[in-house]
Parts: sequence; C-alpha cells; structure tokens
Amino acid sequence: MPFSSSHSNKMITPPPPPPPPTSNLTCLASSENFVVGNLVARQLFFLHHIQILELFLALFVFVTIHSLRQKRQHGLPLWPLLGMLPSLSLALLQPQTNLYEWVSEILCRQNGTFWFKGPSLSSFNCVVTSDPRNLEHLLKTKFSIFPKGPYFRDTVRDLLGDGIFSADDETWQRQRKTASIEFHSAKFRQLTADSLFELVHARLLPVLEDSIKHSAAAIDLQDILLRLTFDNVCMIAFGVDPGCLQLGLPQIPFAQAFEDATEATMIRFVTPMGLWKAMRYLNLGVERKLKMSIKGVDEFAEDVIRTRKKELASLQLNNNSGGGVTETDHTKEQRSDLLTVFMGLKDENGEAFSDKFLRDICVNFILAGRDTSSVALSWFFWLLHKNPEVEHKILQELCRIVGARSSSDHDRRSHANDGDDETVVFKPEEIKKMEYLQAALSEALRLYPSVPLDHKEFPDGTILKKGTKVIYAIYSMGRMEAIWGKDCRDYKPERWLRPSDGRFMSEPAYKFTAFNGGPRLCLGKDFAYYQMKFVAASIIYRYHVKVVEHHPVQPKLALTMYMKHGLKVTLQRRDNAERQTLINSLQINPSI
Ligand code: HEM
Repeated sequence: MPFSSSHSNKMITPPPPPPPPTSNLTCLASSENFVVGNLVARQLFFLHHIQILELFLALFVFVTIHSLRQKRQHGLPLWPLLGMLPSLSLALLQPQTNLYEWVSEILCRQNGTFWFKGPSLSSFNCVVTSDPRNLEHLLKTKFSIFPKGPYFRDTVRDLLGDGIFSADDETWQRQRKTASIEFHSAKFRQLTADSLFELVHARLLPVLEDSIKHSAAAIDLQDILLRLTFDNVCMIAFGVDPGCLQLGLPQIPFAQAFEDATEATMIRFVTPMGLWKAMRYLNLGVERKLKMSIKGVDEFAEDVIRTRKKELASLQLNNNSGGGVTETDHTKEQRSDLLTVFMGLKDENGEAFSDKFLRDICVNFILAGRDTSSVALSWFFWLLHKNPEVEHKILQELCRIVGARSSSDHDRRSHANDGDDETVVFKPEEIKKMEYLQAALSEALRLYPSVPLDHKEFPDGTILKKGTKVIYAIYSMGRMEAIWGKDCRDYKPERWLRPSDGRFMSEPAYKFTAFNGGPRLCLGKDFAYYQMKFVAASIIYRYHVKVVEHHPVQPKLALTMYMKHGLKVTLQRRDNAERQTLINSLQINPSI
C-alpha cells in the first residue's frame, strides 16, 4: 500500500543550529558534527519531498482506480470535478470513433438508460435512454410535462421564431391542428403527387441520365437527393420551386442561406449560452454568419409572401367584380400550399396572421421536411448496395406491379407492360401496394434514423432536477437486442412483414422512434413514405446504383444523420430484358 511506506513513520526534524566555537579539536569535531547534521537534514528534506510526491501519486492512483471502477456502475468513468467529460472528449477527439455507436455501447451495457454527468457546476448533466418504456412515458403518458422547453426555444428562436418545431402549448397546438387537417386533405395529396411527378420525371431522372451519358463519372447521390427534397418541401410550404435540382446542379442563394442558417444555429447547441449571446451582441464569428444567412432566408420569405398576397387580392377582386376566372387564376385558386392555407385563416383575435408568423410557419416546415427523407434514402441505397438480394426483391415487386397493369387501364403508358423504362410512371395507388419497399425503407430508418438523437427538457423538480435534459437515442434503439432480438444489427426488411401473408406491419412508435411518437409524431410521416417510395421505385426500376469502391461511409455528427462524405455512386441502366424476364417469370409463377 503506498500509504504505509516506511518513510511515513519517520519524524521530520529541522537541521540542528551550528555549535558555538571552542578549541581547535572541539572545533574540528563540531564542524564534523555540522557536516553530518547538514547531510541528515538534507536527506530528511529530500525524503519529505519524496513523501509529498508519493502522497500525490498514491492519491492519483486511488482516484484513477476509483473513477475507473465507477464505469461498472455508471457506464463511464466518473472523475472528481470533471464528471464523465474526459471520456466524451476522448471519443470526440478520435476521428474514427462513431459517436452514435459509442453511445449505443454504453446503453447496451447499462440496460438502456444512463446518466451522463458533466463537470461540477456545469449544466451538462442529462439522462440518455433508449428504453421504449421511457420513450412512451416521455412522448405520450407524460407528454405535457416534457415540453421542448425554453432552452431549445432560446437557441433556435432567431431562425425558427414561433414555428411548430420549437413552439409549445397553445402556439404549437394551433399550428399542429391546422397543418394536420391540411396534410390529410385530398388537395394536399394531389399537390404532393403532382409536385413529385414533376420533380422526379422532369428533373431527377434527366440529371441521373445526364451523369451516364456525359461523364459516366461518380455522382454524389446524397447531394442530388438533398436538392430534390429541398425543392419539394418548398413547393409544399411556400408553393414555389427554388430549382436546386436541375442540370448543372446550380447553387441557389435561398438554399445556401437556409443551409448556412441551420448549421450556424446548430453550433449554438455546443457553445455556452453566454458566449453565443455575447457573440451575437457583438456581431462576431459564426453569429455574424447566422445573422447574414437569416437575412437571406427572410428576404426570400418576404418576397414570396408579398407576391402571394397580391396574387390572392387580385383573384378576390376578379371574383368580386364578376370577371371570368382565367386558367391561370384557376390554378392559383387551387393552391394548397401551407402558406396559402394559413393566409386564409385568422388568429384567436380574429385577425389575419402577421407576415412574421407566416414566415415562421413556412421556415419550420422546410426545416422539418428538407433533409430527413433524402438522408434516409441515401442510407437505404447504401444498404441495398451491401444487400443485393433485397434490391432484387424490390425490383421483383416493381415488376409485379407494372406487369399487373391491365390492358383496359386507360392511364397505362404505351409501353408500360413491356417494362420500357422511359415511360413507366408509378401511380399513387401502385405506390401504396409497394409493401416490400416500405419494409426495406423502414428497416433502413430503423438502423439509420434521420434524426439520430432527440431531446426533452424536464420542467419541474419531482424526480429529476428542473431543467435536466433527457436525450433519447433513436440510433441506439435500433441496435438493442432487448428490442429487436439477436439479429438487431442485420438489415432484414422481412422483420416488417407478417409471416402469414407477407403484408407490411408497422411497429409501435416507442419501439421504432424514427418519426417520434405521441402528440408530436412527425406530421410528414405519410408524405415522407410516399416521397421515398416514389423516388426509390423510379430509380431502382431504371438503374442499378453502385457505390464507388472504398468510398468512406460514415455518419456526420449533426442533428440530421447525413453521410459525412456524401454517397458517391455510379449508375448502370437496367436492361429492358432484365425487367421483362422478371415480369414473365412472375406471370408464370406469381408466388415468387
Ligand atoms: C424520413 C423522413 C422523416 C423523418 C425520419 C422525420 C422525423 C421526424 C421527427 C423525429 C420529428 C420530431 C422532432 C422533434 O420534435 O424534435 C419530426 C417532426 C416533424 N416532422 Fe418529420 N420526419 C420526416 C419527414 C418529414 C417531412 C417530409 C415533413 C414535411 C413535409 C415533416 C414534417 C414534420 C413536422 C411538421 C414535425 C413537427 C411536428 C410537431 O412538433 O408537432 N417530416 N419528424
């Protein structure tokens, strides 16, 4: 034991004072005494230092052993004053560490829940959980006591204002109710089907075809899909198409401003609040960039709102004066984007919504719907590359659907039954029938949820301290044996199909949390599935997507799970004969 070393029992005595001078002999003797005394004193002094050093060493060893032993109980070593911060910093500093996997490993060791303890006096403490029972408690049973909270709202207010994503209580409820009615209306379904048809057939497929014709070089599929969903969600929110996805893949100022504003807002979450507030006040660094990009977003929104108001006013004038409705007026009247819907409504005082509030509503929907489906599709195509048997089954499903188009079908394209890739357009009722594709997409979202972590704030002091954050690790939930069984890490769309009839069966939201759950369940879930299925089916039917060899695939550390290096792929056009053989074999043997 370091504490019981033999030195620890020795008395430490000060060096003796020099003796008074006497005769020569006694002088010699006393000077000898003096030298010896000095030597002893020095030795004792030295030993004294060694003791302190030893003491520190012993203390260090003791604290280290004690802190490391805490790992068994708490999941991570727990250091005095620093808490678990050293382990987190170490994980963050190693570029090859996947932080989501790191959290998953701790959660697996700790049966699904652990406390992250930050440095003393910091507000870095939080509970991390992947336990479905806790999720149900947070998202449904005790929904009202787990709000988004003032910390989240303060951090995102400059960009999101009072929009649905950050609002709580009344403000949230009002937007949720109106948007929910709109999202489930037939008009909205028509808008989404039309806008997707236009985007996929007039823009996405020509861009993909161009990559084959002109360069045959690798393309970044994630970038192309991000452009597609950005254009699509702007059509739904604002009723305008920014045109990010087109030949040449141009930089669009509004899209760039939106991207910069989101990134700069996210940086606030890892910066002490006092610091970013001071930087905002002084208009410095990333806060300066945020201010400029929000200005870009606002200018775009103000322009669209102004134009739409004029458009609606002239339409009203035309109607009141009994003027005939022209074809373009008719199209405008049919608008079912969120901006037009909210412009036609009144607030609780019977007043029209302010331009600022209309801007907030649209910006929030763009944020919610812009990247989630595209990153999910990127992970999905990567998983297909690694699991070609799943790709084959999806192609079989698509061929079965195309093959089943009856000859009496009026909408049928001229060559649809012989699988001509140029002409096949999947119809909404056919998209609905793609149950294996739905299973394959759900399985991709289970393993790579677009929102890998989410959080709630604890508002009162019953069990946890006021303000404590609760983080639910959606990524880790897909990797818990206790939830999905021993094969939880395998990509198996079949786990989503009922063994008796092969139909898709959904899972409870607290087990499969990719779309959140309870009253704040993702509003765009049905639309997102439609969008992902339409895009995936249109690509897979025409092309074999090959990921470039040795392309590094890694998640980026962000609120949305982007692929850090994009997804570099090459496309191979599918042979008509390949599809035709499948269609024929399915007609001969429908049970395949
Ligand atoms: C694969 C695609 C998608 C995934 C995985 C997804 C996931 C989520 C998640 C996890 C939340 C909860 C976020 C939170 O409250 O912290 C959410 C909320 C939301 N999502 Fe989605 N989403 C997707 C696509 C979309 C699309 C395309 C739209 C709209 C066009 C959309 C609209 C919304 C809205 C409005 C909310 C806020 C709901 C509320 O707070 O009441 N989502 N989504």
